[in-house]
Amino acid sequence: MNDARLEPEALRTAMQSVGNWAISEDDTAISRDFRFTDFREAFAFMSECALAAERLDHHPEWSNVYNRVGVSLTTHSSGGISARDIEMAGIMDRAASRFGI
Ligand SMILES: C[C@H](O)[C@H](O)[C@H]1CNC2=NC(N)=NC(=O)C2=N1
Repeated sequence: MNDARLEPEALRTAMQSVGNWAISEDDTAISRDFRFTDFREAFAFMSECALAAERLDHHPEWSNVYNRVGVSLTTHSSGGISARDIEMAGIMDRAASRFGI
């Protein structure tokens, strides 16, 4: 997986493959807020994503309050958004979809 920062054109294209993620104002991260039914579902989602993050060696910056999980993804080595962030975003989208989100 290429950790290079995606150029604006490539980033725009890549963003079409993920749902509901926003690019930060400084173009260094993508973020999404997930809202589940309750804490049990939010934590099940986080557990699944944590294992996927380990496998991918790409870890979300995230926070959880009850049924909400806020996620930010960036690639530190490139100081921006890479294909690895897009891949992790897709994994998280698919995990959330199993909870009807
Ligand atoms: C050494 C190790 O591969 C790096 O520190 C990885 C670990 N997980 C990571 N996660 C994320 N989100 N961005 C990174 O740049 C990153 N780097």
